[in-house]
Amino acid sequence: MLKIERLSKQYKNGFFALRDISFTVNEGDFVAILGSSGAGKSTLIRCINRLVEPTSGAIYWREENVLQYNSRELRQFRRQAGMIFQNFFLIERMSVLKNVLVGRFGTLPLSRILSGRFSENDIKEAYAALHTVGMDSFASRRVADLSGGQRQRVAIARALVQHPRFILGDEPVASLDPVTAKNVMDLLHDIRHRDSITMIINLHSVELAKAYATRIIGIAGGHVVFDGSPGQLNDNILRTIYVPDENTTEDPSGTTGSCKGAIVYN
Ligand SMILES: Nc1ncnc2c1ncn2[C@@H]1O[C@H](COP(=O)(O)OP(=O)(O)OP(=O)(O)O)[C@@H](O)[C@H]1O
Repeated sequence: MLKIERLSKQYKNGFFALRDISFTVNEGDFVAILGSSGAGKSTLIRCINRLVEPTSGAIYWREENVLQYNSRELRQFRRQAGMIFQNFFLIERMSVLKNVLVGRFGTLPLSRILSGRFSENDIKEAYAALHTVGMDSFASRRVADLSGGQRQRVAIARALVQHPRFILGDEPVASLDPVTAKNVMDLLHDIRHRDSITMIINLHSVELAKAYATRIIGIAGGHVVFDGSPGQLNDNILRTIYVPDENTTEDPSGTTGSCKGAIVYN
């Protein structure tokens, strides 16, 4: 459904964060992207929906090159690509329900959302998404009053309300405690099964990737160094993915990314 072909990203300072990345995502896959801090995972996820503009290569979605889309076509494509982030990107002072409605009106100005003019159907859809993530009873609460796990559920509902074909996750469980992280991963797993939504998710935890992914893509230094099933992920491959460099401090167990990521996000 999504074919990434020789994708590269060079940032303005000349640094190549991605080099010649190629892989295909099949409908229904749960793809976990693993790699050390700085490997290029976020850049890759954000290149897929062009939040970061790739430098070269192609991204094919249903035979069309996403990189050639005009702004209207790109907006339509983005509606099919729900996005969830480590830091949720919710509007703190607004209610849970309104935050979910932001997903419904992804392309409308914020003033329209703040004015609260929503159709009955939009509100019904938002409640249905909140029900899916187990947050319907929180609809009128302010996001500022929620825990991290609850916020990520709301963010997932905001993605679901746009009826995406796939969800891009940029380390969506990295700031959650292990139990909450597992609950959110369970939720993504259930949504994938129930609604046939393909998942492409950056993860720092090898254990979570092995437990939930149907496919793992390992990135090191902006290159794909592994593309296979969780069962194929042995210690040698993990050493290739989590290749130490002078800027990172490796976890000797090889089960998480480096310490640099935690520092960056704290
Ligand atoms: N705007 C930018 N300009 C220059 N370099 C950048 C920019 N954004 C990211 N980079 C660099 O590109 C590389 C890849 O960054 P990216 O955030 O994609 O890595 P990551 O694998 O997601 O890391 P982490 O796990 O720490 O989030 C890093 O070396 C980073 O410093």
